[in-house]
Amino acid sequence: MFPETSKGYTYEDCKATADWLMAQTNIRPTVGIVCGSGLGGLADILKDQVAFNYKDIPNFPQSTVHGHAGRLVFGTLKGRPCVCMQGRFHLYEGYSIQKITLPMRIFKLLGVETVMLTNAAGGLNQDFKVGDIMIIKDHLNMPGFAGNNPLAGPNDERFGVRFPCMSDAYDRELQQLAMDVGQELGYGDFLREGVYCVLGGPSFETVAECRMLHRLGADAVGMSTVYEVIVARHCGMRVFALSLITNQAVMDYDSEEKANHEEVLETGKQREQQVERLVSTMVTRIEPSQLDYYF
Ligand SMILES: O=P(O)(O)O[C@H]1O[C@H](CO)[C@@H](O)[C@H]1O
Ligand code: HPA
Repeated sequence: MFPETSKGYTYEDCKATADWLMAQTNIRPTVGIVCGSGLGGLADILKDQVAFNYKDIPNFPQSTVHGHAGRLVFGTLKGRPCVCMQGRFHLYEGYSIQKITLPMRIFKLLGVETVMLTNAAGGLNQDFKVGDIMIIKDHLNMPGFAGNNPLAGPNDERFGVRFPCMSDAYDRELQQLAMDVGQELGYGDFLREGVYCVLGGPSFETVAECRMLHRLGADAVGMSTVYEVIVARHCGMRVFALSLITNQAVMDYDSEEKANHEEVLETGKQREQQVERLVSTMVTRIEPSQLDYYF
């Protein structure tokens, strides 16, 4: 009933999954949230939850990474209907690039207008500290330079155009909203903005790689988000994304630091509440384009 094609998923496959979900809940989300490593607690801010394990959702991959629970949570935030991925998919888990981005198309078919993505990332900018929240203003898609793009393959115009623009990928109004909300919440000391660079992972970067990425204009490095952004923008959703700087990328051969996933999860735990408040306050200030939603 839900076949996987060699090129990924067809419009009909995505619609079948969205229809399946809509038959299980009458929450019609206008905001979609993605939790980064160690930030799964974000889903707990939703009220009136209806949650699905990924393994029960037709076509959905499974989360295999520690710190990514593997649940799709529907709920409301101060009355606003939302859907939240408690756990995302990464290329290094062995899934195709179409498969890891499938949830974005399902979000679209559920009626989502705004996607808010979070991730854990290593800080390359020497002014950044562990625990900083970086509002993403742009990205460097390193695997994309080698043709690894989620839109490669036949284009279905029902989702979007063959050659989508990416110079406006990160919504500027939402970046400003994040800055304003962050200031109001008293986060000014650890709120930054910058460029996120995606690599394939799962190995962390060498010293030479970190130095190179920094010189190329990256402020933070990670292994996710960019593919989701490309697919979300292709189908016309607004995008906001942030990185929690969970560790300093190692830029110096004399350093004793070693990047590791435990530190990533630990920093996530320490900053989770602030990330939650930032995202949830932003959500309550985003106006849906149609007001006739129900839940
Ligand atoms: O990007 P998220 O999913 O937050 O996870 C980040 O943390 C993991 C490494 O510790 C990698 O998966 C990296 O991409
Ligand atoms: N590098 C790549 N991905 C990451 C890092 C890092 O230092 N920290 C969290 N995710």
